[in-house]
Amino acid sequence: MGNSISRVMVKMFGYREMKILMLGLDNAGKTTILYKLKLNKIKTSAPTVGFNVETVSFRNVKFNMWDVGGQDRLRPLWRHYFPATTALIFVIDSQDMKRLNEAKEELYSIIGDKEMEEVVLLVLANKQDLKGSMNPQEISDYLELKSHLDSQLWCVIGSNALTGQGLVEGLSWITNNTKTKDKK
Ligand SMILES: Nc1nc2c(ncn2[C@@H]2O[C@H](COP(=O)(O)OP(=O)(O)OP(=O)(O)O)[C@@H](O)[C@H]2O)c(=O)[nH]1
Ligand SMILES: [Mg+2]
Repeated sequence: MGNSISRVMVKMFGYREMKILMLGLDNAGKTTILYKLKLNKIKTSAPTVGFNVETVSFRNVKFNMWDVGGQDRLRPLWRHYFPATTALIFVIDSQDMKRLNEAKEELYSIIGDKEMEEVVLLVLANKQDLKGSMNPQEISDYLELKSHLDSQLWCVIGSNALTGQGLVEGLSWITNNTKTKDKK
């Protein structure tokens, strides 16, 4: 029943639904992003142990957004969230240069997984408001996505989860680049 309604809505209104998986090192800003998008509020939260999932509607798309804790000891669990993902949002703390290489290794480990080979990849270079943070171009160069990803669609966008800057732009990019991968 629900399924057929959603099929009719896709036909009539171009309404779509997709799973977005948000990963990244601890303290990158994933949970802050999730609740800024969902509630337009800064929800103070402790580091995530486990996950948060929320539905965010944007234009004609219903995003089922999964935010999974990024602490070292939790990362082996990430792969359990891979199935049925349409888009991966990988969040980076742009000021945390010391851990940028660690973030890069984690990112390549995720996208190297068979289950994730067809996802579109949005990297959010978060915390752009912080002094000395690397800009999206610098993050992009550091990650070397241009030379490593030939078939996968990817994009790096700067964000500030506290103001919401870059978040809608990110969702728009995902919406515009996943037309053929919709759940029908
Ligand atoms: N200045 C600034 N602070 C941010 C931004 N985004 C998040 N923060 C802060 O960074 C800290 C960590 O944010 P969280 O959203 O809890 O990070 P997380 O990625 O969910 O971390 P884990 O749950 O441990 O994986 C919090 O104090 C946030 O307020 C940002 O864009 N700018
Ligand atoms: Mg969190």
